[in-house]
Amino acid sequence: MAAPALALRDVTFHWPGRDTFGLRVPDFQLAAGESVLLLGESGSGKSTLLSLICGIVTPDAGEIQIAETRLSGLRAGARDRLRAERIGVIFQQFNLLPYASVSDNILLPLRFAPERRGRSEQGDAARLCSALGLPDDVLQAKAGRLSVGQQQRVAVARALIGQPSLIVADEPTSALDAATQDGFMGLLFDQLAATGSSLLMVSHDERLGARFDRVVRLEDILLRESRAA
Ligand SMILES: Nc1ncnc2c1ncn2[C@@H]1O[C@H](COP(=O)(O)OP(=O)(O)OP(=O)(O)O)[C@@H](O)[C@H]1O
Repeated sequence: MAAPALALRDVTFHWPGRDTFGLRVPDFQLAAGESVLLLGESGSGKSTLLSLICGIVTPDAGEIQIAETRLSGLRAGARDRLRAERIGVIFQQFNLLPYASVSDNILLPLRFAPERRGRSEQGDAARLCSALGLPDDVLQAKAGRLSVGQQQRVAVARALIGQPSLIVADEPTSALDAATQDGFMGLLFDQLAATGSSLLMVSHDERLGARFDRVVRLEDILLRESRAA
């Protein structure tokens, strides 16, 4: 059987110096090709969990596995390379380089990921932009000059380029109205169907749930710990 795209086992984490908030995830898995919407209130720890999954912060204990690779066995540099190779991240604020072109923004993760670069072909950035409904001449435009909705699509193209096995998205629709949100989700799922990538999206918006294979409430996978002094 294929390894899950993502697995967390007995993971615990506290922000250093902050004893009042901590997470414990006994067991959570995302199957290869599966899409999961993780719902949670503001401040419940969604972004913290994504930072753990992406290897940006390390757990106090427990194991996080991306496909067959365990993060705990890796040094910081190797974790960064694994993230670049295997995970396409769509940040809440998109995190585009505003003075760089759309093309450079989309191709950026490939610089740090030779395998992912090897899977992408000349013209993929243009194909993704077109599939995501961006104008034909967008590639040379400065990312900071685009509308919020367009920047969001560029952020999705950057996450999808080179077909990483796991896409992690942090409330990417929070700045959109309902109609634009629906169009955006349709485009994202069309692209996922084409690449076979798994998707873990966190949000507080239950209306997004219909498109996903599974909707999970954060409180159902996570035991929140409070170590108030
Ligand atoms: N870098 C950090 N250093 C210390 N504490 C942090 C840090 N980032 C988040 N926290 C704390 O962790 C807790 C959970 O925050 P987190 O951002 O993970 O929640 P969230 O569910 O993503 O919230 P939102 O929906 O508002 O984005 C909060 O109490 C927050 O103050």
